[in-house]
Amino acid sequence: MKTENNKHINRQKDRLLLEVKHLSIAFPQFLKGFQQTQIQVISDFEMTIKPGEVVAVIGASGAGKSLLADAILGILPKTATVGGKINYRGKLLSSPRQKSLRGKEIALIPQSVKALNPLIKVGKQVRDVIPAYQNKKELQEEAFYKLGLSPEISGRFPHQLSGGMARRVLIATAMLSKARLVIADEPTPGLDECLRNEVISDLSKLVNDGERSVMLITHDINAALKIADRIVVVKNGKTIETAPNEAFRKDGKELQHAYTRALWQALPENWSNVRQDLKGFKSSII
Ligand SMILES: Nc1ncnc2c1ncn2[C@@H]1O[C@H](COP(=O)(O)OP(=O)(O)OP(=O)(O)O)[C@@H](O)[C@H]1O
Ligand code: NI
Repeated sequence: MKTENNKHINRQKDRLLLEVKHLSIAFPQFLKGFQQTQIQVISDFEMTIKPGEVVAVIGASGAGKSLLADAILGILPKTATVGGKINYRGKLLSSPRQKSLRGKEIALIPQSVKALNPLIKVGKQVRDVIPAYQNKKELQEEAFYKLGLSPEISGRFPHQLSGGMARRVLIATAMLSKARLVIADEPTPGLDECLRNEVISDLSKLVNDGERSVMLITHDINAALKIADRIVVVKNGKTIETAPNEAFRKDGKELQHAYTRALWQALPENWSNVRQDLKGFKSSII
């Protein structure tokens, strides 16, 4: 009986929550006069997320990370031409489905904390995502406690919070929502290292029950490696490589793509590894 149950759980884990296949996005670009051309900002982008997984999407500014999030949520500008397909829980994520799942099963933690309503106290904003039949007050207080927000913060307005606190209020909202997929777009801008680590560890709390998956969009490889199971590396709108967390170690030899290795080796803490490696390389050719 037990093995049957385990098999069932394994099957659940193997199923994909999200599957992005050959995604392409282009925008019209106006040339001289009435001439117009398409500029391809994403092409042949691939990624998957399993239930309970944290997958980070890393890439330089302009690589197409936020557009990917917008494509999943169905909030791309009307001018965009989109190709490929996105499946969610095994079925095509069509635009009516995106509309009905957005903010419910699929939630975005936006880059800007301005997403909080400036006129409503934050505790109420968090309680508002909890269904009426549940004990809203208790759940909100519990989430604040888990995220290290002291109880009196719930009575404050957004402008009375620091950036880090406001970010945690947004995370509390995602934690209490019914979302199975939470997309966090650059959740740590402008935070010092200590706060950055806290916010990242808060994000990992979202998946603790194993039912929710997180897609973490960031420039910051170190932040990504703290919590992600897999890392999708994007360059110029293309998936360059999808690597397991464990591949990012020492000199990065296990990484497939030179671009990913260069990103990894560029981190100051890896300079000594790289130098070690170069020494070995030199001695092997001398
Ligand atoms: N509405 C639009 N019309 C035309 N081009 C766009 C539009 N939105 C985004 N782009 C272009 O698409 C590319 C990818 O943008 P995107 O915002 O996804 O990058 P990003 O990886 O999220 O960057 P950042 O890390 O700076 O947030 C950029 O070159 C951008 O100029
Ligand atoms: Ni972005």
